[in-house]
Amino acid sequence: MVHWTAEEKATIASVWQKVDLENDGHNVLSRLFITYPWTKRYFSSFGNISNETAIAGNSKVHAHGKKILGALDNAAHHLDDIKNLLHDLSHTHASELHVDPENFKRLGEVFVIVLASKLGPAFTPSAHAAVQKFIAVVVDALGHGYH
Ligand code: HEM
Repeated sequence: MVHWTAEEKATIASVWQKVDLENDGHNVLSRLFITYPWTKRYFSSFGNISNETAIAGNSKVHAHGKKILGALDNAAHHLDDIKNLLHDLSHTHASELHVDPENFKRLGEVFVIVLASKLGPAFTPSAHAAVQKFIAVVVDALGHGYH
């Protein structure tokens, strides 16, 4: 089981207060699509996501970005229970959506970059370290349904 220090918990809580599920979620999913274009293939039901302008104006990208951050929000509020919390979601991504789990790491990386560009100097090395650990735990939990 993952151990969280009191400092890490406090750091994640304070960073998380600054997260905007809708805007940041949209930024994360847009950047995922633009930086790693092959990730778009899973979202054929979203209509036009062929370029940056189309992605920016696509309401399904907005709604889904918020949904993803909603799951991260839940995880951030239950740090000691992330594996259980993401159990079903992991199975959905593995067995129904057939998402290559490497893409979870990419989404995590993009999330860290969105936070860093939003928070600037407030995204201190210790904030970065705590968020990176959080993402690693989430990625690991989402990978459980694959084996
Ligand atoms: C931190 C990583 C991720 C989280 C927390 C997450 C979360 C979610 C959530 C909450 C849903 C909705 C499930 C439902 O309605 O039951 C979902 C659906 C989905 N996810 Fe993920 N996801 C992540 C990464 C990814 C990645 C990297 C991909 C593909 C590159 C992906 C592809 C999909 C697809 C295709 C759906 C269904 C979309 C639809 O048609 O509505 N997910 N995800």
